[in-house]
Order: sequence, then structure tokens, then C-alpha cells
Amino acid sequence: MSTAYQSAKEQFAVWGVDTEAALATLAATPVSLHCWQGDDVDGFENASGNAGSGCVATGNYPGKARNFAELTADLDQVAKLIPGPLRLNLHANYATDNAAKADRDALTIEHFASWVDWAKQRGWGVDFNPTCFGHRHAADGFTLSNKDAGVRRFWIDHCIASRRIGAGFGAALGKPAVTNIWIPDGYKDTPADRFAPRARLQESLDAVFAAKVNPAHNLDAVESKLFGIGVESYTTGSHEFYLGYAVKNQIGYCLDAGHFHPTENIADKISSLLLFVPHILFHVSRGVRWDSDHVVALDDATKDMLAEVAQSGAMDRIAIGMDFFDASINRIAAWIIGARNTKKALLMGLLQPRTKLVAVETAGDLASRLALQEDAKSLPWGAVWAEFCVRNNTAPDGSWLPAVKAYERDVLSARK
Ligand SMILES: C[C@H](O)[C@H](O)[C@@H](O)C(=O)CO
Ligand SMILES: [Mn+2]
Repeated sequence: MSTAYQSAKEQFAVWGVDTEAALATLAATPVSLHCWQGDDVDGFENASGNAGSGCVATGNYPGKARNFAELTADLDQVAKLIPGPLRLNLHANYATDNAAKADRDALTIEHFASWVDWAKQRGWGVDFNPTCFGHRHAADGFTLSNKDAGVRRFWIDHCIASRRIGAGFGAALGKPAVTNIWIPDGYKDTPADRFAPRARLQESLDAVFAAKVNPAHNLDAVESKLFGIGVESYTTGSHEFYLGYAVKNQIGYCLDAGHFHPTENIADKISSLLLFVPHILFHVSRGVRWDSDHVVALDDATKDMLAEVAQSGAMDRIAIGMDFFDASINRIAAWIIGARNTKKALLMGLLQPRTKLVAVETAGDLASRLALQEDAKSLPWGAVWAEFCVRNNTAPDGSWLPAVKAYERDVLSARK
């Protein structure tokens, strides 16, 4: 134990905070690494890439993964530089085994056998996502809310297949998957009819969730969005739509930090959601103007959001995943920066002097609340983070980047 950590532990103790308890919770909370940061959401289905439909990675930094071997090598490299437990967040368009023979509506867990083996060897859980974009049946930008019943049926079957694949991962790995549905459906310009697509989406989701999938192995979630590139005026799967749907049907809600108005406070939503939905999935991300997918920074929005998670008393009902894709910088570094920041923000939240703050608030002493909130910001959380890195045999801040540079020189630069 370093002297810096010993001193930090004592300082936090004065504030009534047990750093060992915070470290134990952090060590028991996995963050789900999104596979799509490694290849700009291209997937393995065709070499041309281009996710399309409101999911756009910008930039042309060399070295992106082009296949299972490269993507898993990159994930292994990334995992070495992130302290504490991880999961994998996988999209359906990353099927590996005999997948060319099956369209998305016919995918099964067998098509992901290599991923099952890979995750099992690492002791990771896997989360899953139907891929409702970058496909001929998504060419007009509508999937589950498409006006064509045949197209809707295709995506319903894909989502059912995905829930079963999630359960397959859950059963094989002994850790339930969260299977999250996001669709790109929407209009660039003002719709004449806002009702009909939402009514169709409700009907499609009812069909998707009517299929029985073992909840011990798979948890469902639905992800809203305010707008996307090319769907600036109307998104079928809006926040209000999915909030209502999740509450009514008691399924999980996915809060993507980049999917709300730029000044909207995501942190404030958590305590309400936990009262009405069984579980929450986070897509930790960073919105910048019209983009929702910048690499996670240790900014106020991220710290506030994960502090609410840390202090919720319901971490067993919360799953933390990440969702960003930046093709303009080294993708390995992007993954590591985002994941370390997510974990740091969670740790900072776990180290908040909650008992003291609630006591003065309850007493109506709101000046003391503000004073304590502000003074607590000077507490040495960085020493606790450094201790977490040491205990997990991971390079602390300021010393992980050379390993990324070496990997870029030795591995990524060979990918032409
Ligand atoms: C690739 C993901 O499913 C996608 O990013 C989705 O989660 C989203 O956030 C779209 O904006
Ligand atoms: Mn998302």
C-alpha cells in the first residue's frame, strides 16, 4: 500500500468515507467494452463497412481491425491497460462462425461460437445488440417501424434472434447478457404523421418481446435517441416512446449519454427510472454538438451520472456499457481513455461523503451542503485510483500510453 493511498484513506475516513469499500465496489463492477470502437462499427458482414442510418464514424486513422483475429487482439491489448473487471458488448453484425450463410433474422448462438470461447477464456460476460442498420432492409432508414410489413417482420425476427443469442451467451458464460435494441428509424425533415411509425414500433416490439427468452440468461433493454445525422426532425424511438414502453412492459431502459438535448442532465433521470423500470443500461458516451459518440472524458456530465449510479443503492439493477466511436485517433487509446474515465467517474462517485451530505440536507442546512460538496472535490481520489491500478496490476495514469504506442508500431501499422 503506497503512502499516498494510506494518507488518502485517512483523509477520506475523516469525511466518513471508507476507501476500501469503494475499491471493493469498483472491483465488483464490470464495464462493458463496445466491440464497435475497434473498427468504426463496420462489423464482419462485408468489407465495405459504413454502418449508415444515423451511426457515422468520422476520421480515417490507420490500423482499424478488419476481422475477428485483429479485433480480439486489440481488445486483449485494451484490457491490459484498464484496471478491474470488463465485459464485451457485441453487435450482431460481428458474427464469426458460418455467418455468411445466415441473414440477420436467422442468426443463432452457433454463429458466435468463437466469441463464446473467447469470452469464456477471459471470464468475461457478453452483452448483445441486434444490428438494425447497414443492411438492405434498412435502406430507407426504417426498420421496426417500417411501413412495409415484410420489412418489419425481418427486423422483428432479427431482434428475437438477438435476444436468444443474448441468452445463449448468458447460459454459456454463467453471466446474464443485456440485449439492447436501438433502431435508427426517423425522418430528416418534418413528418406529416408522427403517430403511425410509433404505433408500428410498439406493435413490432410487442412481437419481439412476446418470444419467451429465459430472463435468468438475458435481460432486455430499449435505447432512445433524440436525433441522428439524417434523422434530425423525427426519431420514432424517442425518449418518451421508450420510457413509456419500458415502464408499461417492465423491461430495461438504455440511457445513452449522447442521446438527449445538450443541456439535459442525464444524472437526474436515474433516480426516477429506478422507481419505474426493472433495470438501467448505460451507454456512457459524450455528445458534442450534433454528434453523440465522442470518447468519454472525465467531464461534469460523466462524473454526475456515475455519481448517481454509485449512490443509487441499486447497482445490482444497473449495467454500465460504453458507446463511442472515434475514427480520427488511435482506436486502442480511445477505448482505454473512455473506459478508464468511466471507471474513474464511478470511483469518484463511490468516494462522495454521502452520509455527511444527506445529514446536513436533512437538517435543512443547505449552505453546509454546498460547502461540503465543494470542499470534498479537493479530496485525493487520484491516490485511490492509483491504488486500484496497482492492485489490478495495471499501469497507473501517466504510464499506459507507451504500451499503446508500441502496439501501434508493432501491430496496427502493419494493417494496410
Ligand atoms: C452501435 C450502437 O448500437 C449505436 O451506437 C447505438 O447504441 C446508438 O447509440 C446510436 O446512436
Ligand atoms: Mn448507444
